[in-house]
Amino acid sequence: MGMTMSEKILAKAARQSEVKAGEIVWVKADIAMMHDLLGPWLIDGGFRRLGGRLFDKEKVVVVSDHCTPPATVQQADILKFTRDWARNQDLPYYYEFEGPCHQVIVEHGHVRPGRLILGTDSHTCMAGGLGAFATGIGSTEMIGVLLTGETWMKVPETIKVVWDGELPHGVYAKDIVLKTIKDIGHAGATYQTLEFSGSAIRGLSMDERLVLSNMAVEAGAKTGLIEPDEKVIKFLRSKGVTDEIDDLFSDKDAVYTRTLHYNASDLEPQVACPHEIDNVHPVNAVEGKTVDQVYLGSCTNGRLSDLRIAADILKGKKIANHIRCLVVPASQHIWMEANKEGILDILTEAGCIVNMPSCGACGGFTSGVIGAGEVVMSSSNRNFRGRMGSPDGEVYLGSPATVAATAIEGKIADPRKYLLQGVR
Ligand SMILES: CC(C)[C@H](C(=O)O)[C@@H](O)C(=O)O
Ligand code: SF4
Repeated sequence: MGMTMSEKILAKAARQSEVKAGEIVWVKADIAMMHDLLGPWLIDGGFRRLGGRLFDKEKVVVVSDHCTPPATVQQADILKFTRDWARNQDLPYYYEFEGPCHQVIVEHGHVRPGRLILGTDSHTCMAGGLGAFATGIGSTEMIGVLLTGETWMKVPETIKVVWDGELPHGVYAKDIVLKTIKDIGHAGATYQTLEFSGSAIRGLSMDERLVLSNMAVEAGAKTGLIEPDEKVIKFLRSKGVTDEIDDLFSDKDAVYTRTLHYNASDLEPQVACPHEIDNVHPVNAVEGKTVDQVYLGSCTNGRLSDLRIAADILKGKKIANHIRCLVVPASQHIWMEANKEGILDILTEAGCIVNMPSCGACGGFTSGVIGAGEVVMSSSNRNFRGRMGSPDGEVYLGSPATVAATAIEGKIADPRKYLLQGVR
């Protein structure tokens, strides 16, 4: 019987010729990734008690992103601990103030098709957009991975999500993933892999594919995979990756638990409403809802193409009087590219504030959290109570285009009316 992509990657990681969904295997990690919040400062005690020797420091990547720039003394202490730990361990790969870890490890070439990537963050699954089996693990489990390079894993079943056809004007990967999660439900894919395929998915840029894999965990999935193709190879070559790249695809007779089929040309802009990720409606159902803040950023939708779309919409316009519009590029590299293209000028002239790349207010960590009674429209990935600050605030989620259109009106708005024909 054939194997799915995730079975193939886990078979390789388990050094077996084949594995089947449901089987428990011991797997070897290609990359162990930690961030400041759930990394060294939490695990150091246990790690040292058990010997304190890394299995392979070339395979350990640490990124400080959640506490950057520190807004409290406690965050500064966590950051210092993390930085000192990386230095004491003589780690070749430690990044800080560069942006959210998921974007940083993609940009630095740590993510490659066929790799097994384990990280102490639920959105580690984002790396699946390049064809890596990538998943979040707990900090305690990470102690074992750091010491031995291994962990056990139950091979997940796979749900196939097929999007064929062409996305209409003003509709994006974010709309695809919100609609998919609405149908699957916030726990509908628990411990399963979501495998995205179809002509609409193949048509997406690298930036947009990462939106889908990033949000797989919002349906409860272990990871979100997309078959790597020539776009992935081109992207990796541009990042200086010269080694052979695994050719990975699910076999024709691979077994799926279910297959969902969609026609992308029927899709409209979608909005996830408070306080659940699967409380998703077409934008027209919530159009006109007054907001206090808009947030364009995060590892989900703070990439260059996202900032470009927002700049296309906001060029020569002003954001509404009563709101704040925070722009948080998903990495320092993106910040610099956006600057070169004049995107940051367009956005600041429209009245937006450009913050430094970090997790920022996405998870309610640093600058830009919301107060009681405040409403935010965000391009990030979670909207549960208290996600971006006060438990009495409200978080709506949409595409960067929906966020930019909302910034102009100060009310949730349909982006299609602001986009020139031809600008997707
Ligand atoms: C704080 C961290 C553990 C968390 C995660 O695991 O995803 C955060 O990045 C988030 O997006 O909620
Ligand atoms: S989802 Fe938000 S908080 Fe979590 S890693 Fe991404 S940017 Fe950071």
